[in-house]
Parts: sequence; structure tokens; C-alpha cells
Amino acid sequence: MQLDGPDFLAPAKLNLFLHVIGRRADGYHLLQSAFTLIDHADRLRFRIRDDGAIHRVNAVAGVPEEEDLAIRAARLLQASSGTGLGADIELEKRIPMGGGLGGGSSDAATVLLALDRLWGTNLGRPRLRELGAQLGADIPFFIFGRAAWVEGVGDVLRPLEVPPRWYVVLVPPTLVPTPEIFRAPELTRNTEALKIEDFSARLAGQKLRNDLQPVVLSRYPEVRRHLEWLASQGEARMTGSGGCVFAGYDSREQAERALAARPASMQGFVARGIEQHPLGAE
Ligand SMILES: C[C@](O)(CO)[C@H](O)COP(=O)(O)OP(=O)(O)OC[C@H]1O[C@@H](n2ccc(N)nc2=O)[C@H](O)[C@@H]1O
Ligand SMILES: Nc1ncnc2c1ncn2[C@@H]1O[C@H](COP(=O)(O)OP(=O)(O)OP(=O)(O)O)[C@@H](O)[C@H]1O
Repeated sequence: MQLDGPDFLAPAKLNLFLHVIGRRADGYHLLQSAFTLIDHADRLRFRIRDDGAIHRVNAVAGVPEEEDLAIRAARLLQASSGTGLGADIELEKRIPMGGGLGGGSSDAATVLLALDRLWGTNLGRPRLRELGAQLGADIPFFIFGRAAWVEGVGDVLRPLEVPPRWYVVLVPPTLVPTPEIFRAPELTRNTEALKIEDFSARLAGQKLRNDLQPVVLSRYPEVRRHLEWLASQGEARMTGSGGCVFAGYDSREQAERALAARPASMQGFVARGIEQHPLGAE
């Protein structure tokens, strides 16, 4: 990396299940989901500037600087806190984009948490969550910083016990645009609401579901191919609005074995579920 100083990690997430239980008047969907963090992460570094400018110092393929959620998060924190300080930001992407792993949201959350410290603005997590929610539905979860039962449009969070697990994540060569999937006429929007207590019982035995999955599978054959193969190795599901798919295992060895068995045409990685965000949790 170009900048000196410590790495600030931005871990990816998986949606262990995702139900769409309604739709708000503004078009946003009411969800229920269990989110967990995994140890596959982007890396960021910061150099504080006295002149108030905010820049990304490296190119990121497919993400122009002005659209980068990391840069937009820094500008929002600067405007909201009134600080005169700025920052150079270096972003090393490791999380596949448009895969349902929440990479852009996690980058934004890490920027808010890191700069709130480095700038000494000290707004604190509850306020940072509010700021994050203005930029993306998943950002409050990353600031919350631990496995969560998520409701509302992604803004109502409760801590959730998730058994320690290892995951195989497959990355189809397909970028799935989230708005297209939520707009789809065929999307199921009336799944019955679950209670958090029911979730633990389901996690222990019953099958969980991602309501966005059938929409993505019918439109993106590569996602279907990856999911069908992974289902031969364990209980496989799509995360978020896809197209990444995952399966959980009790040990690293089991996960590595499943990944190694994949066809040569498939890319993927093994990741461990982590209890807490590297930058701490609420
Ligand atoms: C589906 C999830 O991946 C679950 O983790 C996220 O909620 C999506 O998060 P994201 O990609 O950060 O999405 P955002 O950038 O906030 O929203 C993208 C688009 O998805 C749709 N959207 C998103 C979240 C939500 N609860 N209802 C929606 O209908 C909206 O059309 C929105 O314009
Ligand atoms: N820092 C960033 N990293 C990745 N993508 C970004 C970033 N900033 C903006 N984006 C835009 O957001 C789009 C979606 O990227 P992201 O990886 O956050 O979505 P995702 O993995 O589908 O996650 P989600 O579960 O939130 O839908 C990208 O195609 C890109 O245009």
C-alpha cells in the first residue's frame, strides 16, 4: 500500500437468511435477516490533511472516486461534524463487488469509525449509524459491529448468537444490481414475520431462505450454476441480493475440502465467521 500507518479492516458480511416481509410507501422493502461478519476484508489507510480536502489516492476498478462510498462517507462525516480536517484515503479491495457481501457498505462504515477517531470528532456509534443509514442500508450493521438480527429496512438491529462456523463463498462472474432485484415484479414480498426466538430453532435444524434468491436464479444462470454445485457440498444459499453463494461448515478442513472440489471454472474462498468487527462493536 502507498500510505504509511495501520490498516483499518472492512470485513464482508453474509446474510444467513433474508425474508422480505413488506414494502414501505417510498418503495424500500421491510426485511428480516440474520447478518454475520466474516474475516474476508478490504483494507483502508488514512493520512489526515489540514486543508480539508478528501481524496482517494489509488484507482479502484469500476468505482470512480466521486461514487466511492468510502469517499462519500468521509465527506458526510466532515459536513456533519464541522471539522476543518480532511484525509487521503487508500482502499485495497478484496471483497468482490456487487456480490451481496456488503463491501462498499463496510468500507463506508470503516471510514466513519476510523475518521471519527482520527479527526477527533467523536460523534460516537449511534450518530455514525444514523449517518451511515443515509448512504446505504447495510452500513448501520457494520457500525453495530457484531452478528445481528436485522429488521426494518436494515436499520433495526439486535445482537444475535451465531454458532462459530467456516464458510465457503463462491463468486460467480456476474455483478447483480440490487435495485433490479428489489424491483422485480415476481419478488415475494409477503413472507410471514419471524420472531428472533424462532430463528435459533430454525438455525439449529430447519431450512432457511433468501427471498431474493429465486429472482436472481431465474435471471442469472451463472449464479444458478454456482449455487447448484455448492448445494452438492452442503446447505447452500445466496447472500444479500447475490450473486455470491455460501455454505457453512463446522471446521476449516471441511470448508477447504469443499472449496477444493469445485470445478475449475468457479472462483471462491474460505472465510471464518467473526464475532466482532475488528474496530469493535456496540
Ligand atoms: C439486500 C441487502 O444486501 C441485505 O444485506 C441490502 O439491504 C442491500 O444493501 P445495499 O446494496 O447497500 O442497498 P442500498 O444501496 O441501500 O439500496 C439499493 C436499492 O435496493 C433497494 N432496497 C434496498 C434495501 C431495502 N431494505 N429495500 C430496498 O428496496 C432500493 O431500491 C435501493 O435503491
Ligand atoms: N467502496 C466501494 N466498494 C465497492 N463498491 C462500491 C464502493 N463504493 C461504491 N460502490 C458501488 O456499489 C456497487 C455495489 O457494491 P457492493 O460491493 O457494496 O455491493 P454488494 O456486495 O452487492 O453488497 P450488498 O449486500 O450491500 O448489496 C458497486 O458495483 C459499485 O458501483
